[in-house]
Amino acid sequence: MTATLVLLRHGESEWNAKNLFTGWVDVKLSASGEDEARRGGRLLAEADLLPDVVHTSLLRRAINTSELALAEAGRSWIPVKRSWRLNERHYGALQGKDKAATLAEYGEEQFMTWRRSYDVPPPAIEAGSEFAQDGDARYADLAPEILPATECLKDVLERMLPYWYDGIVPDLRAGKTVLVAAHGNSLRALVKHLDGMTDEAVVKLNIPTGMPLRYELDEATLAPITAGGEYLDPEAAAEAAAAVAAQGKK
Ligand SMILES: O=C(O)[C@@H](CO)OP(=O)(O)O
Repeated sequence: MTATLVLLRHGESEWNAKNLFTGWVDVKLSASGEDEARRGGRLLAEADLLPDVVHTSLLRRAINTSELALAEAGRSWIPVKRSWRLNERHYGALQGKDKAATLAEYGEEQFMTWRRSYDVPPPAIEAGSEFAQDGDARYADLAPEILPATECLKDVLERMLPYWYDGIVPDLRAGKTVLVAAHGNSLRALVKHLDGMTDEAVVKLNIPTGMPLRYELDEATLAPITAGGEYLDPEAAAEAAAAVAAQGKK
C-alpha cells in the first residue's frame, strides 16, 4: 500500500507575470494563473486523483489556486487546513524588486545565490517598510522571534518540517489523498526532504506553477516510490520549470 500526496504550486501570480520577487507579499493570481489552477483541477479529475483534504499556506495565491482546482475536480467540500509554515520563502529586502533589474545591478552570481543557494538569505527586510509583514493580522499570533524578515531555503525547510510531521503526515497515515497547495520555494523544501536531495542538487530544482505533482509514498517510511514524483502533464511541467529557472534572464 502507498500513501498519496499531490503537490501543487499556485498558478501564475500578478507579480510572477511582472517578474518581481514576491515572497510573503500577498499578491493575487493573474487571469492566466486562474486558468492554470482550473487546468490543474481538471488534470486531477482526469487522473481520478481526488483529494480528501487540502493543506495551504496563508497566502491567497495558494488558497485561491486550491479553491479553483478543487472546484474543477468537484472537491470544493473537502476539509482545509492552513499554516504559515507552508508560506513562500520570505525574500527579505528583495520583496517587490524587479528580478531583471536585480540581476543587472548585482550580477548573475549574487542574483543566483539569493535565488537558489541553499543557505544564503537575502538581506533582511526593514520592519514597517512597504513590503514587510510585521503588521499583518494573519501573523499576529506568531512570536516576533519566529516571524521571518528574510529566509534562505534551509530556513524554509526548518520551519516547514514541523507542519509536515504534525499537520500533513497524520492525514497520509490515515489513508487520505492529500493535496498541498503552496509555493515554488516551500515546495522545493518539501521535495528536498521527500527525495533526500543534497544541498547542492536542490539548487537546480524548479517547480512550475499550476502543475500537479503526484507522489506515491511507501506507507511505512513515507519514502517516494518514484524519486521526484510524477507530474500529471510531464511535458508541460518540464517546459514551465525551465521558464522558472530562466526568470530575470530575458
Ligand atoms: O518571487 C518569489 O517569491 C519566488 C517564487 O515566485 O521567486 P523565485 O523563483 O525567484 O524564487
